[in-house]
Amino acid sequence: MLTTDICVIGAGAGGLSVAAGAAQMGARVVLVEGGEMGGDCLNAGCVPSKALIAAARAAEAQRRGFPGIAPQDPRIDFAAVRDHVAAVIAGIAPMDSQARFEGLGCTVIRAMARFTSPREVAAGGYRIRARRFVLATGSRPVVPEIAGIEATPYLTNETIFALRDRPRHLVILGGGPVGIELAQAHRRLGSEVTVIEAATALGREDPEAAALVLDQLRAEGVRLIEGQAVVRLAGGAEGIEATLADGTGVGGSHLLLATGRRAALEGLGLTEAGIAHTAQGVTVTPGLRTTNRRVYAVGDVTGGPQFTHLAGWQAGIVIRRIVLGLPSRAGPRAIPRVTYTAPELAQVGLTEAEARAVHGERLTVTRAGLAHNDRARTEGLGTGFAKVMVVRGRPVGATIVGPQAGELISLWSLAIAARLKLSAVASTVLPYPTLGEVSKRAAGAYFSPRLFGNPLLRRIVRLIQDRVP
Ligand SMILES: Cc1cc2nc3c(=O)[nH]c(=O)nc-3n(C[C@H](O)[C@H](O)[C@H](O)COP(=O)(O)OP(=O)(O)OC[C@H]3O[C@@H](n4cnc5c(N)ncnc54)[C@H](O)[C@@H]3O)c2cc1C
Ligand SMILES: NC(=O)c1ccc[n+]([C@@H]2O[C@H](COP(=O)([O-])OP(=O)(O)OC[C@H]3O[C@@H](n4cnc5c(N)ncnc54)[C@H](O)[C@@H]3O)[C@@H](O)[C@H]2O)c1
Repeated sequence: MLTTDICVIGAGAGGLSVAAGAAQMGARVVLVEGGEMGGDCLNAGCVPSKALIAAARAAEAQRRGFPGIAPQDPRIDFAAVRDHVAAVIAGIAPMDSQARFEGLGCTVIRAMARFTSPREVAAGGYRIRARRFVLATGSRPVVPEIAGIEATPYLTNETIFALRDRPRHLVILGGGPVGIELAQAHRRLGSEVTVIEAATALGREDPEAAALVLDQLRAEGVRLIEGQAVVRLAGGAEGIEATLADGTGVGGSHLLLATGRRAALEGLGLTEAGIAHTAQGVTVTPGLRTTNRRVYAVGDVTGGPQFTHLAGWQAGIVIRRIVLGLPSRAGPRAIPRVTYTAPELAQVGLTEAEARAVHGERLTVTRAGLAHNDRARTEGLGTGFAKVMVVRGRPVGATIVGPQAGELISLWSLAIAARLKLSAVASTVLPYPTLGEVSKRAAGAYFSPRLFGNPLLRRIVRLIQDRVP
């Protein structure tokens, strides 16, 4: 029997942040992890996907060349790319390791946890009683119910990064961020790629920005089928065959399921613990408390948007509440999201359509294109734009599509979270020449109609000028 202040279940992005913060502030922490330390983001999500995308970008740069630099077909050693992915994970792993967390003072148990009562958890032969529990068990890939799927070999994000042989033809079900990022990466690394999306690819994103990304994927040779459900799957060692609703067959060598992710709730004994939940996730209050007042939840298991930075931010809320005893609520904040394609697509706050639905006539959309950005020109980059949704002089959302959009969105995350006025961005001095100037230009475009061609201002300027000796 272990008794402790806090028992954290799941050592991924959310759980590790809670455990590290709580232990370093002096709380006694038991951390229970049933799989790999670091969870999905480190082992099967953000880190391997971005490492693969970096290799794909290097291959594409060779393929394209540069004015004066001859393009060439990249010679791709897929197994070595896979080694790079593994090396990046190994490089980050010590930060998330059992040894580091034991060094911080946590008791780490490597086993699956299960509530046996509202105040007790069993894991690996231990019984753990804690003042507070934090559920951070993340999410698992959804396996859609399609006829024949049980007899068809398939990959998910949990297995695809282990492939050492390049898939000859990767068929991807699902055109969300997982499907689209991995489609472009594999295409650039030399695979044939077909994406089958039942609805609209990147359907949560601003359609104009998503179109730029999807056009680029098509231009690079990704076959994109939208608005078509797969009704039957078949396959064996030689490959797979998907049959679409209209009867068309799509064949490939490998199948990747990227059809969404669902909260990992199985085997947790939630009912025994009095923790209400739906298939989407654990039910939580704005302060992230479950229906069992001893138990909090953070990250993907709460059924909200699935991002590492959101899990980390929620961890901060829970630490304030259960370690420091301070009130804190996970109220509406500007949570950014980025799809790491080329071009990147970044969003924070409301999209244009969302802002119009909420604010109607009060909304002004201001924008600037990368075509007029000098740094984009010197780099040979050009497509993309920033658009900012403005209500009463303050930004309520920003969409950026283009190179490094994921870096550029930070300014708008700050502006929206701190409720800055748009004039604060327009009057900030930014270094020249940088891609970031696109944000300032978009902010400036909001004011230029008020300054340039304004008849009242023109009359005032005339009066001033006529008085100047
Ligand atoms: C391919 C891919 C790419 C992604 N890229 C990005 C990105 O670029 N940026 C971004 O912000 N997000 C990205 N995400 C999402 C991100 O990975 C998740 O939002 C994040 O990992 C959620 O953290 P978490 O702590 O909730 O869960 P996880 O990190 O999944 O951690 C949960 C942990 O709990 C453990 N666990 C589960 N059940 C039990 C149990 N009963 N007992 C003990 N332990 C248990 C699991 O083994 C796991 O280690 C990506 C996801 C995928 C799949
Ligand atoms: N860059 C990032 O931040 C990043 C990258 C990858 C994943 N993630 C996170 O991981 C989560 C999961 O990503 P995802 O792309 O797997 O899920 P998703 O829910 O975002 O997208 C899944 C897509 O699959 C489609 N779909 C569902 N069933 C289908 C079927 N049977 N056939 C064809 N299409 C089908 C849906 O219409 C949807 O467009 C996301 O919510 C995201 O937050 C984030």
